[in-house]
Amino acid sequence: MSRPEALVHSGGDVLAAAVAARLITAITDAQAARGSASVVLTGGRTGIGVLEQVRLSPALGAVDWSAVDVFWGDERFLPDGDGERNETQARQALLDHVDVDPARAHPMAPSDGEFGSDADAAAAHYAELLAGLAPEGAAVPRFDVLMLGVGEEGHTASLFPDTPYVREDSRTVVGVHDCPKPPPTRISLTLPAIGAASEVWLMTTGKAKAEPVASALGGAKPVDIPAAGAVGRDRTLWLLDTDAAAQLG
Ligand SMILES: O=C1O[C@H](COP(=O)(O)O)[C@@H](O)[C@H](O)[C@H]1O
Repeated sequence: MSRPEALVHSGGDVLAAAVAARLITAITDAQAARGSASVVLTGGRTGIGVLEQVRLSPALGAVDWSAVDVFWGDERFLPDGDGERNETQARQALLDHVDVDPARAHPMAPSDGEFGSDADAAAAHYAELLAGLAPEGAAVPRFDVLMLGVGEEGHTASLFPDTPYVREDSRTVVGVHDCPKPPPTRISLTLPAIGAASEVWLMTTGKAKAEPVASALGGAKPVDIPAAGAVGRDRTLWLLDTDAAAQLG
């Protein structure tokens, strides 16, 4: 388990471009070492902004996109193609513009897919998929980079404060119900699954995030500020703009 580090950028645009450069480097490093890379995407304004910056980067072509395994940390449980789905936004921002192998992109199920409106069944299926791609003895694949956003109340992925989902300690993926932020039904990796990643990057901007950021980095309990419980095995980076970092000591 790594100790969280905060890196502060001057504004949201600089942050998105800097994280995009960091992501391209992390993927190319993993591909140089092992021939492939494994990345977990997030939704939210900052996360999607980073993917747009990857698409616009002059270094886009440094990545062999056909050798990247793509997963999602959470999903808004909505019909396929809905503009509010994290998958739809990630495809529009980046994935539709590069030659990702469709067999290596692993979106969480939509609410009109094979599990219909049963988010718990869709979550159980995603957990099986992850287990099937995991190294022996592990429950999830070896994620090189797992990116997350942070909500105003401290949620990360779709794990909200004081819920059974943030307390989950055995399942790797859960159906999430009655979320305070719309839509009310979601699918999310749990903290144990997030903690299996090599690097966890929490990315956020704006004054509204200053309080949860300071609480998380100040040692809040994950049950109160779920983002505080998102810790990578080798590295945990909090990638912030000056507004989001404003209450750090
Ligand atoms: O709903 C969600 O929100 C969070 C944070 O989003 P932001 O727009 O405040 O950056 C995001 O991390 C999560 O993936 C998404 O489902």
